[in-house]
Amino acid sequence: MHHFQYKGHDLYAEDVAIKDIVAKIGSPFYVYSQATLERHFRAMDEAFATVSHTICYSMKANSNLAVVKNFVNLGGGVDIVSGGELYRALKAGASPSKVVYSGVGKKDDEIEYALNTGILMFNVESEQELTRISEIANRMGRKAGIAIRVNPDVDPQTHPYITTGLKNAKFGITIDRAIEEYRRAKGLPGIEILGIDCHIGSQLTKVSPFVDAIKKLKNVIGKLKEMGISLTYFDLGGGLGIQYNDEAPPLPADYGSEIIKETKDLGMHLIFEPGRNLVGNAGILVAKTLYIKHRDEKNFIVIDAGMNDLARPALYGSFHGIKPVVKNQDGTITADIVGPICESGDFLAKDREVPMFKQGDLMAFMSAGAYGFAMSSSYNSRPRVAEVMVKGNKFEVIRERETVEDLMKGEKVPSFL
Ligand SMILES: Cc1ncc(COP(=O)(O)O)c(C=O)c1O
Ligand SMILES: N[C@@H](CCCC[NH3+])C(=O)O
Repeated sequence: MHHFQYKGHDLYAEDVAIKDIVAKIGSPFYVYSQATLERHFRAMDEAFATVSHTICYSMKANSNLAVVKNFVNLGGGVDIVSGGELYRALKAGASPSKVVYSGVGKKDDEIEYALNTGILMFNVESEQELTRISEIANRMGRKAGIAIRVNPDVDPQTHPYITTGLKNAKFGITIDRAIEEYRRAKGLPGIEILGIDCHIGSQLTKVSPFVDAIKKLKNVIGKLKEMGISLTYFDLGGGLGIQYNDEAPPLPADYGSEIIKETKDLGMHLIFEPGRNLVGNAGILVAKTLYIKHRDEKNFIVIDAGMNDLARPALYGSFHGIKPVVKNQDGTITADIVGPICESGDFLAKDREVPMFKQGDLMAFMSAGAYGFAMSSSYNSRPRVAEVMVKGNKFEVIRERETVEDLMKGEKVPSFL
């Protein structure tokens, strides 16, 4: 059951017509379906129902409090990458005992904050970070639970910018160094070894790279056992892809059964850090047609949302389906869908055949719930757009549209000017 669908000519999110949201708050905005968020979380959770596990939502994909809270209510933990995300996670009611902290550049104050909060574990990404966490925890009289993020040198077969588990990527500790670092961790004050972690990339459309990574990590786990280091948690990161266009990623249930098959002999508690899979297809971006420009060889549809609102097409050349909010167009047009930003890279679609949008027509960019609002900026002094959540026939603004005053907060002209 799809929660963004047409009823007659009108596009709906659950039982709310998108045009009714526009009538109330204008455009552009992101809108998320609560039912879809819940269904996606449950699908992932149920895929691992037969084994001990925690789904730690990777909140970088969409850190809106309401979205995080929704997963927390369903029993989810959270994968964070900054002190800011930890703050938001706690505000959303996340239990610190279900928080894992990844990221290559954890700062001292962030480490202290996480230790004070009592998070489950740090996914340690470098030799120096391990030392730093030990020093800080020791000074604070705390124990830091850690997993080493092992970079298994596996090709996830996805976009190069979102490939993280190849040995030339900045992420994690290379697999040939991992054993040595565990040995060192064992002797460090303030450190409690809890697990092992990897995250090989994002938008994976096959299970085989995950299985390859598991096999490599199992080898490390076996060697650690021989050294008397036994681990409780196996964190496999996130990365399971979604359908944007014609991809056919595995269903969570199939991903789950393959992973359970590979890991069940370990008897470890599994942790997953899905981001995109939970939120990507639960959100759309709604925008309005401002102008249509016809050239000899090219058409442009200028809309009121730009690369600052949805950066993925400009950054990765990624595809988002486009649908009219009200189907009343005759025929189609092939055009670039562009925003108001002063950059040629400001496009949301290139040479795309779309309905013959007219001035004032509304359009929806599908599959925009992950890395959409979260990566938006205020470039060109464009306040960030509103976010809305729908549940059944109700909708609420879950983040107000920014104002220019919001953007200028803390900015000032110095006394010498
Ligand atoms: C460490 C870590 N965990 C989880 C994720 C979530 O990835 P995805 O949104 O592909 O599930 C990412 C981003 O790729 C990540 O870097
Ligand atoms: N921002 C990327 C995903 C990055 C994954 C973060 N580790 C995207 O929009 O596809």
